[in-house]
Amino acid sequence: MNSLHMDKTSSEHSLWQQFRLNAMRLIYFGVGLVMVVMAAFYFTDQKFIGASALLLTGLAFLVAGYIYRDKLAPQWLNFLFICALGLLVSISMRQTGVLGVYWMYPVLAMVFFMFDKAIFVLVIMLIYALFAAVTYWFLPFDYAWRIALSMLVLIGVGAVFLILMARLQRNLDQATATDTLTGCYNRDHLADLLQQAITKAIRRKQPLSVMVLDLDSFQSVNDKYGYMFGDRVLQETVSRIRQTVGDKAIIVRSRGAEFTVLLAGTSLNEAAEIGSEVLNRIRHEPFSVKTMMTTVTASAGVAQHKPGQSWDEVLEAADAAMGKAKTQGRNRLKIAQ
Ligand SMILES: Nc1nc2c(ncn2[C@@H]2O[C@H](COP(=O)(O)OP(=O)(O)OP(=O)(O)O)[C@@H](O)[C@H]2O)c(=O)[nH]1
Repeated sequence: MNSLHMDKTSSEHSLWQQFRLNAMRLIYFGVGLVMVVMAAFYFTDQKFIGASALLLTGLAFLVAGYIYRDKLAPQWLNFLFICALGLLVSISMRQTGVLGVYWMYPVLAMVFFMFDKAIFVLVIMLIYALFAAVTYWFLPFDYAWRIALSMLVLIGVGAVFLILMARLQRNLDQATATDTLTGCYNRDHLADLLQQAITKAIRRKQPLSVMVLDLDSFQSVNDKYGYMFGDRVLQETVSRIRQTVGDKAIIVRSRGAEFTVLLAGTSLNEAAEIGSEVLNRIRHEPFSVKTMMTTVTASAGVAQHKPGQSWDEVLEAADAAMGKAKTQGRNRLKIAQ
C-alpha cells in the first residue's frame, strides 16, 4: 500500500532552480569579495567616497550570500543589487571612460541568474537600456555602438542558454516522470498529479475519483514463470487498464504491481463500473508470453474526492478500500464510503 511521503513538488527539484541557487551563492560571495578588494585599492588611493560605496555594496553582497546560502533571495533584493551595480558601473564609466565598460558584461551576465522568468526580460531590458545610454553619453559614438552591439550578443547567447536549459529540464522531467517498464507515470509524481487533478476538478466543478489496483499474489507469478514474464504481465495490465479508461486518464505505477488511476470527471459509481470492467479484463483474459500462459486477478479500491479532502486523504481512502478487497479474499473491488 502507499506510503505517503511524496510531498516535495517537482518544481523544487528543478535543475534550473538548483543551478540558480549555486550560481547565486557564487555571485554574492564573488562580487562581495571583488568589491571589498577594490575598496581597499580605492582607500590606498585616498578615494574615500568611492571606497566607502564599494565597501558598503561589497559587504551587503557578502551578508546576502550568508543569509541566502540555502534558498533564493527575494527578487526585490536582487533588483536593489542590480540597481546598485548599474549605478556603480555608470559612475565608473563617467570617471574612467572605456575602462568602466569591462564591468558591464559581468553585471549583464548576473541578471540571467538573479531573476525569475516573469521579470527577467524586464530587468535585462532595463539594465541594457541603462548601459547603452551611459555608453552613448560618455564615449564616442564609434565605441558606443560597438559596445551596445556586443552587449546584445551577450544577451542573445544568454537567452539561447536559457532556452536550452528549459528544454533540458522538460526532457529530464519527462524521463524522470515515466516508469520505464510500463510507460506510466512513476510514484514520484503521484502527489503533484493528484494535487493538480483536484485543483482542476474543483475549478471545473466536476467529480474526481481515484482507483488503486493491485495484482493479486503477483510474487507467485514471478516465482512460477520468472521475472521477465512478470514484467510482461505488468505491461499488459497497463494496456488493459488503458483500454478501459482511455488515453487521457492518468495512470501511475505506485508500487511493484500496484497502479493508481486518476479518473477526472468521474463519479464514485462510474469509477466503480470502470474498476469492475478493468478487473474483468484482467481476470477473464489469460496473460501469455510464448508458450507460457496464466490467469491473473487483481484487487481494487475506488474513492471519490470529497470537498476539503487533501490529495493524500483521497488516496488513502482508495488505498484502504483496496486493502479491504485484499483482506476479504482478493479478486474484487471495494468502494470507499
Ligand atoms: N516482474 C516484476 N516483478 C516486480 C516488479 N516490481 C516488483 N515486483 C514484484 O511484485 C511483487 C509484489 O508483491 P506484493 O504486492 O507485495 O505481494 P503479492 O505477491 O502481489 O501479494 P498481494 O499483493 O498480497 O496479493 C513482488 O514479488 C516483487 O518482487 C517488476 O518491475 N517486475
